[in-house]
Amino acid sequence: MPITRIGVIGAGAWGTALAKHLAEKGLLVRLWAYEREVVESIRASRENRLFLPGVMLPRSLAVTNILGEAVQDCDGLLFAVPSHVARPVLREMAPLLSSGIPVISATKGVEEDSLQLISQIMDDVLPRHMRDRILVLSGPSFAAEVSQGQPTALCLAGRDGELAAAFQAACMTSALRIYADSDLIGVQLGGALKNVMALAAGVVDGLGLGHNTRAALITRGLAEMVRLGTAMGADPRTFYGLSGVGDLVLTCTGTLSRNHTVGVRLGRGEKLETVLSGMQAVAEGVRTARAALGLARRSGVEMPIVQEINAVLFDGKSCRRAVTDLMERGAKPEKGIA
Ligand SMILES: NC(=O)c1ccc[n+]([C@@H]2O[C@H](COP(=O)([O-])OP(=O)(O)OC[C@H]3O[C@@H](n4cnc5c(N)ncnc54)[C@H](O)[C@@H]3O)[C@@H](O)[C@H]2O)c1
Ligand SMILES: O=P(O)(O)OC[C@H](O)CO
Repeated sequence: MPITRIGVIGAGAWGTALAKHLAEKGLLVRLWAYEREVVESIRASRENRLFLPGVMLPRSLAVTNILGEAVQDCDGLLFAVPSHVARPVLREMAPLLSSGIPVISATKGVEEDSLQLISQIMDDVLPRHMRDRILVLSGPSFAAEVSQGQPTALCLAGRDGELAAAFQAACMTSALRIYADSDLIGVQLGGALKNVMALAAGVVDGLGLGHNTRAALITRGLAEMVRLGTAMGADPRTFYGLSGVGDLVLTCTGTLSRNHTVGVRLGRGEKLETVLSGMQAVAEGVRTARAALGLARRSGVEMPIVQEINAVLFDGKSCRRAVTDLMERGAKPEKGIA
């Protein structure tokens, strides 16, 4: 199946970086932006000044505000809008889609009210026969670095192995290596939960705690991710791959992470509302923290770090108290349930 035309839905930093990558590979790419200002900025200066400033976009990359134009005559769609607007955008897209068009989610999050992953929202909203045409792309990837052509590795999961292999080949270059997978749930959970752990790692850094503390946080954070994932039917091995450990390490240690940055500012004593009010970009971990706690309760799984970061974010708990409470929990075996 030749893949030559791609629609990219969402012109935030990630959608724009992916669109640039694919256009530079020679694919015909149409990028849909929600804001008129983004379309005007790209048309006038080949730059997405709002969400990916300083990155020149190829002339071949077309941009539009009209969803119908972006999805028309495409061999596949890359979906990269933040999770909290995924459902309304998918609802608007659904009647415009040609039968059987593959849709790849590059969004990392869990819907707060329904506790659904993006592929599950797609299952709900898109026509039934498209179930096997849904794929997810995840892994350690700061948009800014992908747009600079820094070597990056991702994973692409889908129920249909042949389809995943076709998109793997279509999107790979010497700068972007993609591994195929079939664990839709595990790949999405890794990408969503690591944002919550990145907030917590940022808090640790903002409090001025040391390398020991951050390493403990990352490792025990991974244990929580594996526990919830296993309870939800994911393959635990997925969490040791790019979409799990890979993205967890990147986001918990990389200063480019928006989630980590939010955590640092909380750890330094700023209020969540103040931090978020000054941000144009999304830090998915804030909403996902609540959703992760909901999933943990529903699955009967203990997630102490998730619980403490929720208390810091939404109940006014002090960051220091949260760390102390995590440290003073009862003695546990390392491979036990919590
Ligand atoms: N930025 C990255 O490095 C990166 C890398 C991998 C994955 N992701 C994931 O990609 C997804 C998108 O993040 P991003 O970084 O591209 O976004 P961003 O934070 O750069 O920009 C915000 C986006 O939200 C869109 N938006 C706001 N309100 C909207 C609405 N009502 N309807 C539709 N769109 C609306 C904006 O148009 C813009 O595309 C997130 O789930 C994120 O976790 C981001
Ligand atoms: O900047 P963040 O924290 O949203 O992280 C971006 C990507 O998800 C990293 O893989």
